[in-house]
Order: sequence, then C-alpha cells, then structure tokens
Amino acid sequence: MSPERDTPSPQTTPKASAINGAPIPSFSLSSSDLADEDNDVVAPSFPATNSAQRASVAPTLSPRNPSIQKPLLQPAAAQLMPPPPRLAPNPRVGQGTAASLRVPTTGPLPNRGPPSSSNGSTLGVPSSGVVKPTNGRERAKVNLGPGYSPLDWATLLKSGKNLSGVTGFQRVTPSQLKAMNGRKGRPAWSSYQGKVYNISPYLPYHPGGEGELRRAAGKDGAKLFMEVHPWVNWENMMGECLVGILVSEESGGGASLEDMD
Ligand code: HEM
Repeated sequence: MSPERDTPSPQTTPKASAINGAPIPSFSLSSSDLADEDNDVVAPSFPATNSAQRASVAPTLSPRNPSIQKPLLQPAAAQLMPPPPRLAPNPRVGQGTAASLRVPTTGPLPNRGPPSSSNGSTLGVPSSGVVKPTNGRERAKVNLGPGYSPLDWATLLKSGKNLSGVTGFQRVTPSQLKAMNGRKGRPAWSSYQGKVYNISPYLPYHPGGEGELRRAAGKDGAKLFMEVHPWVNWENMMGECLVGILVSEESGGGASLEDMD
C-alpha cells in the first residue's frame, strides 16, 4: 500500500490510484466523473479505435460506447466484460475460406501413398494397377516376346489346335509323368489335382517365364503353382492342353504313352 494513495470513500467503488505518482487517466469509474463527461470526449489516440488492444479493454475506455452512459449500478463484472464483438478485421477473411482449407505445403499430403516408389508411379502402386501378394518371393519381371501375350494365348486356346499333343485321353502313371519333363525333345507335362496337362505350348506364353514353368515339368505342379499365384485359374488356362488323368503305377499307362517313348 502506498502512503500517497488517496483515501477512498468506503461507500464508493475503489478507484485506481497512482502507484508512482503518475496521474490517473480521466476515465474514472466514479459517477461524478461520468456526469461531467460529455460525448465529445476525444478518444485516446492509442490504442486505435478499432484495434485489437482496444477491443480487449473494458468498454469504459470508449466514450462512443453507449455502455459508459449507463450508471454504475451495473455489477462490476459487467463493466469489465469486453465490448460486443467488434474485432479487428481478420486478414484471412478477405482471402476466402480456401485459405483456411489450404493444405500445408510441408509434410506428406493425405491419401497420396508413399512419397516415392521405384517404378516412378506417383501414387505408389505398380504401374499395372494390380497389387499382388509376393509370398515373400521376389518376382522375376519377364518380357514376353511379341505374339506371346496372355491375349495371344487365349486366342490360341480358341483356335481349335491340338494343344495336348496326344490323340486321346490318357491314363498317366507317375513314372510316365516323370519322364515327360520337357528334356531330350520330350514334351513337358505337369499334373494338377489329378489331371495331367501338356504345358509345352504354354511355355513361351507364361508371364512368369519359361524357366519358372519348367520347374513343374514332369511332376505335380500344384504346390509351386499355388505358392506363386493361387488366383490364377489353371484349368481355364490349360484346358485345351489336357492329356489325361494321373493313375497309380499299378494301373498302367495308356498305349499312346508307350508310343511316345
Ligand atoms: C500351367 C501352369 C501355370 C499357369 C497356367 C500359369 C500362369 C501364370 C499367369 C497367368 C501368370 C500371371 C499372373 C498375374 O499376372 O497375376 C503367371 C505368373 C507367374 N507364374 Fe505362373 N503359371 C503356371 C505355373 C507356374 C509355375 C509352376 C510357377 C513356378 C514354379 C510359376 C511361376 C510364375 C511366376 C514367378 C509368375 C510371375 C508372377 C508375377 O509377375 O508377379 N507359374 N503364371
């Protein structure tokens, strides 16, 4: 408490007082001061009339604010409440809502996938548009020669040509299947779910490469096939290459198989 402070009247609202002898501004809260004021009071030049600082100060700072004309019977809290919204112009408002919706220029954009990919696709997906499971294996990229596209294979399937390499339905024993491994001029056969197919004509059409397909030659190819691409329909793609059915060794093979040896 400063000894220089004016002694306030116990009946009046406590007045602000100078702490270091500085004069108190004329905007006193006392009713007598208000009565002496008229509306010609010039607002202080600072803060500016429409500034944010002024907006945050009690309304009694603005003589043009009608609230100061009211008697001090209002609760003190009401006197200290900020004026009705008279905010300084928001510089963003003039730029439209697009400004507030604009995506920051730093950091990854949403829904854009990984920032970059080895195939150069900006969307981070393979350029083929097909996302395939890899089964933990690195798939070989095979360039099929001209005329050996999947469409070409489909055309060949419908051509009516004999793609099985045999004249009739065969009963194939495991040993006979093993002999048809594609070597020494022999055809490549492979079994799938008990059926035997001649995979030789498909070798140059196989998207995974001839070498991969040859791994199934002379044996049951189902396991290898399902490991790599279980979504591929073997029976549809190889239907015209059907040689016959796999039978037990004791059952014996067909006569035509013996002719091929
Ligand atoms: C007659 C049986 C087979 C047929 C009809 C066949 C068919 C196909 C087809 C249609 C594709 C393309 C798949 C795609 O793009 O989604 C493909 C790819 C492939 N196949 Fe086969 N396939 C056969 C057997 C095999 C076997 C036995 C192997 C492995 C030993 C194999 C290995 C592959 C590989 C590595 C690819 C490449 C996959 C990729 O590019 O992501 N295929 N095959």
